[in-house]
Amino acid sequence: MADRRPSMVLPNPIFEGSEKRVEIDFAPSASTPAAGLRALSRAQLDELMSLAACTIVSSRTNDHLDAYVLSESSLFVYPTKWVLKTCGTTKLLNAVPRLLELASQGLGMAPRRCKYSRASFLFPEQQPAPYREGFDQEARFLRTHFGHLGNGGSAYVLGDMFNGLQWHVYVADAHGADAAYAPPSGRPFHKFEVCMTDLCRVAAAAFYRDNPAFVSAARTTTDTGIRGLVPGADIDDYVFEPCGYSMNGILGGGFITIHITPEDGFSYASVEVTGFDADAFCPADMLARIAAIFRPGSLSASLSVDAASRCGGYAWGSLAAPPPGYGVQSATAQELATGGRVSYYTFGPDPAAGAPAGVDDAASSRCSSPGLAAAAPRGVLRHMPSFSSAPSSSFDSGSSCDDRSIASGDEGEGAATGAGKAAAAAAARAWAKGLALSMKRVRFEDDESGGAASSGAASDLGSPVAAGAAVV
Ligand SMILES: C[S@@+](CC[C@H](N)C(=O)[O-])C[C@H]1O[C@@H](n2cnc3c(N)ncnc32)[C@H](O)[C@@H]1O
Repeated sequence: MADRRPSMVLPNPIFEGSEKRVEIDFAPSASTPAAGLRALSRAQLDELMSLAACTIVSSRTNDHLDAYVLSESSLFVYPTKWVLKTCGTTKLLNAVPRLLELASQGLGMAPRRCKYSRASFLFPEQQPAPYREGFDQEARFLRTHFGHLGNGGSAYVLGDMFNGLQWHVYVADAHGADAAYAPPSGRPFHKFEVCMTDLCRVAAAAFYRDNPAFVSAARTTTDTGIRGLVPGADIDDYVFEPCGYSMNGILGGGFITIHITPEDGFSYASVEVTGFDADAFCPADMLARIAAIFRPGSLSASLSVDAASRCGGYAWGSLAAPPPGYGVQSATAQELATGGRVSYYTFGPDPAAGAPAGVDDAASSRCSSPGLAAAAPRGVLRHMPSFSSAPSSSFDSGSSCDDRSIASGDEGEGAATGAGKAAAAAAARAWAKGLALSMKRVRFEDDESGGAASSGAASDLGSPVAAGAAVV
């Protein structure tokens, strides 16, 4: 008789934070309802999300778009634009054929442009096909659905192969690089996307529900400085159990979306600010404010604009400066065959910004993690394919911020050598306790400074980041 006892193999706790993102623009026809894609029913959206292997958690709506927080990232639906961003082991592309079918049969809409992008996966071997097999397979899949647009689609990989993440882009456009063509909105669509790995532990602790300082998702959004990134946005935020954070903020036709995987060993956060005018904010300032919130070991930024040559969007597509405490590892600009442009930057701790740990005054003035500049190999993504125990009992001593000393080496080794569940649980408790103490310490320091740190980012879009405006 078959053994029906539960498997003794522990579920793999790794969570892939790095998102896949598809943006599809549709051309309406005479039969298209005024709401366009927004006329899709909730049942149809649920069907599409289940094809992509995720679910809708909550939603917000305004005159311009509908924004959905998903179990794995976000969905944005405009009348003629669909933006789906999913992480983990989701199957985002599986939803594409059905979406095209629903748009065509139910709404009389045909795709006119598709842009697919993603950073490198942190754990590619965990991905289902076709993602596991490499970007060319994803691009081939997209060509089967959008190959009839323009030149059939172009695929690019930006960044340095050995340092930091790469940025993968596939784009196909019915109008190609036609200089006479203007987007239906009459203005280019700007996107600013930041991906961060190796988050500072103290910063990441804010996104745990069992953190004693946790009150509500709304408080987390405010206290971390996230709310201040796009002041006035209508925010839909969610803190997962036991950890993880997702938010959408919508303002006019633009949105901000943030997704955080705080687990040590594979921590990751992404921030996207999209659909705003080029002069709504300064990308370099925004990046500095984002870096001050998460204090990551490495980060990358992608700026993209469609129809740039026609709409004068080029100026926006570059960063004036790296975020304080970081140096540029790679900078790549790609003119798209479809007339737009993508610029991609990767950053690592800047050795010039600080000396070895302990004498790192420059870095500590920008980040409450004095060890930042003494991080493990500059900008090298710390890929941990063998991570296989409870996240809280495992850690990498090559930390990017000195708060990591709160988890002692002994605890980590005990779990790693199979000292048993009890040891792992004890390690987890000690870790959590350490986090709590550390949180208290940092909060106390904030109080002494008049709370300036926690409100440092709550200023207008485009305002510069004050040095030392680290937010906890
Ligand atoms: C909130 S989502 C954010 C995804 C985003 N792309 C990112 O990387 O950070 C992932 C985080 O939520 C946690 N989480 C908790 N419950 C979850 C659920 N039901 N589905 C997906 N993630 C969940 C994961 O462990 C992870 O820390």
